Amino acid sequence: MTSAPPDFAPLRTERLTLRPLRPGDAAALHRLVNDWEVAKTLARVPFPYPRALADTWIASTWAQIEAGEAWHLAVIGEEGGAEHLVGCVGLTLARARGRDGRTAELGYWVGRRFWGHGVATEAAGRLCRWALANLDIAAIRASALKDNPRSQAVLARIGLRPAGEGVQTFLSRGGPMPVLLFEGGREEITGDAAPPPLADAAPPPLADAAPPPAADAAPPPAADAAPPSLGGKPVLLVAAVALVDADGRVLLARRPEGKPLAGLWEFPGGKVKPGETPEAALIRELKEELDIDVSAACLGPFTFASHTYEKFHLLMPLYLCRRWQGEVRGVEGQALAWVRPQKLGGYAMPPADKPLVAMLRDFL
Ligand SMILES: Nc1nc2c([nH]c(=O)n2[C@@H]2O[C@H](COP(=O)(O)OP(=O)(O)OP(=O)(O)O)[C@@H](O)[C@H]2O)c(=O)[nH]1
Repeated sequence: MTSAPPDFAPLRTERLTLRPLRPGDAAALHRLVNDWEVAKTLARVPFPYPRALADTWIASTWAQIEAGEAWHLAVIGEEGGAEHLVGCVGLTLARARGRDGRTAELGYWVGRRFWGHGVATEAAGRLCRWALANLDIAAIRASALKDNPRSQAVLARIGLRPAGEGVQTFLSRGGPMPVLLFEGGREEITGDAAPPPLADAAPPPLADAAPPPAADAAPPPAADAAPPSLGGKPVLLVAAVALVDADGRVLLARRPEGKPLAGLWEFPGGKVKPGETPEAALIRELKEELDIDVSAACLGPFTFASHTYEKFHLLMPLYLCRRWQGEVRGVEGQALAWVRPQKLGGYAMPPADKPLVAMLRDFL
């Protein structure tokens, strides 16, 4: 059994901290969960709840975090300058329960005296967003007793949608109980079905500002010309690159929590700012995101993505680059992966990238 606390950086929200449970939480955990009003809503909690079970449970959560199977965390609040346990929130990978699919199961409870303050929504929503950004999952599932409308409302507020009905064994109730099932993917939970362009991301000009007109230049656009749009949507110009190492592996970066489409893997790059060329944008982004220096001469145009998202049309030139200076590192804490071209399909990527992956596989 694990004896050191697991390596897990606490997740914070406006009012709460989510961190691994500690042995010192056992007494408070027991006090809060050994309450019929709480226990009766939980499938895997017996009632009465033996005090010793709190210690065993806390130790088991450490082992599960270390094994990458489940993340059951203490929800900690602050009152009068002192920290105290408010409840628990947890996610278990479906495969840890012997089921298929890239899903995780959400569970939570909140001590009775903290009810009615939105604690469950705040804590469970935070854990779900973290999980979608950091685990290899595409959806989160949960269930709530049919007679527990509060919990159903929490799940709906997080973004989970009704997904049918079922029956589950409740230890506390001593038998099977009818439950409502809920499910949500990245789009519902993080609310980024379509990442909106930034407010300042007016479609940028492709070339340097205002070059002198050549004799055969097309007439300049009228001052009131509408900004470029495709299919009635604003164009978002993004430059991206497939960095290829000496072993022929391609670098993917994981979109960090807080960004639209968090958790998906993508080619490094970013929006082309007004007045920038795509190459200049990439040189800037690669320095900012990966701390490497690249010269424009080493950026070979490869292909491009043209994809309509809900709110904009993405035009994304993809370059190939085999030479850079410096050691690649995720400056923004983003996960990185060097991936063999044949394995690229195993990574969840934005929809615009699908054709690019196929082309890279053929080419490399
Ligand atoms: N870098 C990159 N962006 C991609 C890829 N595929 C794809 O659809 N995109 C989309 O292109 C847009 C890039 O915007 P971004 O938010 O990463 O740009 P940025 O680095 O300038 O971000 P920032 O505005 O947070 O500084 C996003 O909407 C993203 O979803 C890809 O492979 N690489």
